[in-house]
Amino acid sequence: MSDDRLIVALDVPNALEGLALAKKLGDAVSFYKIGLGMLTGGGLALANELKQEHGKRIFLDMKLFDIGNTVENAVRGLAQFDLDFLTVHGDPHVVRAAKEGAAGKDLKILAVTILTSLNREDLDAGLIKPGDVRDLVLERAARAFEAGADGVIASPQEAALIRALPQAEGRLIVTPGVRPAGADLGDQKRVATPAQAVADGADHIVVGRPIYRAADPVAAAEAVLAELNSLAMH
Ligand SMILES: O=C(O)c1cc(=O)[nH]c(=O)n1[C@@H]1O[C@H](COP(=O)(O)O)[C@@H](O)[C@H]1O
Repeated sequence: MSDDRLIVALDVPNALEGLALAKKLGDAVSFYKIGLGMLTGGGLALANELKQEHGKRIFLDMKLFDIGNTVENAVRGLAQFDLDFLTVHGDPHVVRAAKEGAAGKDLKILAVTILTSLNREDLDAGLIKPGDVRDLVLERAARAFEAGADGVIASPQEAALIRALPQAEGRLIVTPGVRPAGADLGDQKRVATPAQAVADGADHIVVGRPIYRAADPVAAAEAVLAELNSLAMH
């Protein structure tokens, strides 16, 4: 049985490559993320095909951020596709507008707190207010939940803190920035292992390069799933 706690990021350039990878991963993986890198390469068509013909769940990662009216219209359009998750930035006006746009649809709006590739130095460069990154993530998560977000995106390093928020009751925590022990970090800065992320309260983990760049992506995905399952048995 496939385990939808693992979401594989299909960060390959186009739908053809994405479909080939998904076919190779077969029954091992049941949830895929399609993002900005594939937008011009047939990403929405692939989302449709994976959903309708292969029965996969779909996370469309658009990280929308704009004035409320524009976000609402964009989400209303995207909600016509058969998607499971959609990302927006976690600012309350964006989350509220996205929820309006998704009204009546079975589409979960996930709010990005602070990108997992950023550390305090990067936040200083972006003029983000001082303070510990974890505290800022926690504040953004609380505000996003209060604005109606169905879930948040954060690093696994913040998952336990978010899970303990009263506002997180019944909401999703989805963590990218996941690296099996010893794997190359790439541009990720706030990371943890798959087992740690789930032990700390993540409902889903997003894994890209450690799987799609592996010499054997099927074995890499199975190793992540085995790590999650070994946790369940403890
Ligand atoms: O929204 C996301 O999915 C996301 C948020 C975030 O804070 N960090 C982050 O890495 N992501 C996405 O998660 C995926 C992580 O990919 P890898 O670093 O290759 O495992 C990429 O597709 C990112 O765009």
